Amino acid sequence: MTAIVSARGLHKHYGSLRVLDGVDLNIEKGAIVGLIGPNGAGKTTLLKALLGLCRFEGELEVLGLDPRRQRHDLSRQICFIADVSVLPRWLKAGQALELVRDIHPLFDMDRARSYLDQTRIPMNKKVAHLSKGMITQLYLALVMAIDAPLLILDEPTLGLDILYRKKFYDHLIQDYHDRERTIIVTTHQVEEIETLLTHLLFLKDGKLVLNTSMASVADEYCELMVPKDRAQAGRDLGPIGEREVFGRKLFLYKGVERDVLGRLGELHTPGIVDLYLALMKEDAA
Ligand SMILES: Nc1ncnc2c1ncn2[C@@H]1O[C@H](COP(=O)(O)OP(=O)(O)OP(=O)(O)O)[C@@H](O)[C@H]1O
Repeated sequence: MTAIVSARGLHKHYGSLRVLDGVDLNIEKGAIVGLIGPNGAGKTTLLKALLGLCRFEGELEVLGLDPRRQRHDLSRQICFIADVSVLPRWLKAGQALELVRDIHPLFDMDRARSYLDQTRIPMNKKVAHLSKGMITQLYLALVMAIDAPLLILDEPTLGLDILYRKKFYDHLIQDYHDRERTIIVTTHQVEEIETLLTHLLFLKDGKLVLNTSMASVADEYCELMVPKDRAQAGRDLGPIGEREVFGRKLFLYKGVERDVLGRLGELHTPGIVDLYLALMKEDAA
């Protein structure tokens, strides 16, 4: 396996605020990694560190390069979608395509057009006269058409309507299968990416409280649904999460044998939201 990202002991402070607090991370080629965490957890800061866009302490290699010293080389191999649209407002949509074609050697015009065909953006309109969602669509089309081995998406679908968000992720996965890519994505709409991911990272107060493959989630974690009158038996097995669903109790366990749990009720593999709720509790981790 080739490491695309290799980080040891990443730290970042803003004054007395500790934003990254000892992050260790390996991301292998071909992974689709979801970076999930509450507001202010440090997700964007971590992505900025990977891109060489902020200073930090610790060891970090991305695509075999040091983002602090080789940011320029790195930027040619990473396609980065930020959560803000940075397109000049005076530019017409069609001109934006030509501009990126002229400045980025890995830009694929046909691919950009195929993204834009899915939208209702008039190519002769200025960015200033497009809707907020259209500006994001245009920006996504431009950036997604850059044929880079590493794709970093920071809240890519913020402000987009449901239909286009679905199209975007369909496109993303198609694109992933068409070319060899590694993808890191942050979003608060985790249900949308749940089925795409191969790896899951939970960041809380600058620390990774979960760093695992989706396959390991299914092996390690298990949900048990029991009638309320069996709740105590469920609690006795040491769940890491407990909540009520339609008058029954849903417990989440880590590392407890499925055979043992299965005697009490129905078993499921937990979804990302349930894992998140259990692991992000104030007293957890
Ligand atoms: N340039 C900066 N100067 C000072 N503090 C900053 C700066 N950038 C980020 N921070 C602080 O660092 C912390 C982490 O911010 P970051 O943007 O990485 O969080 P996030 O996990 O991406 O949050 P969100 O989900 O809200 O986008 C926050 O407390 C934020 O206020």
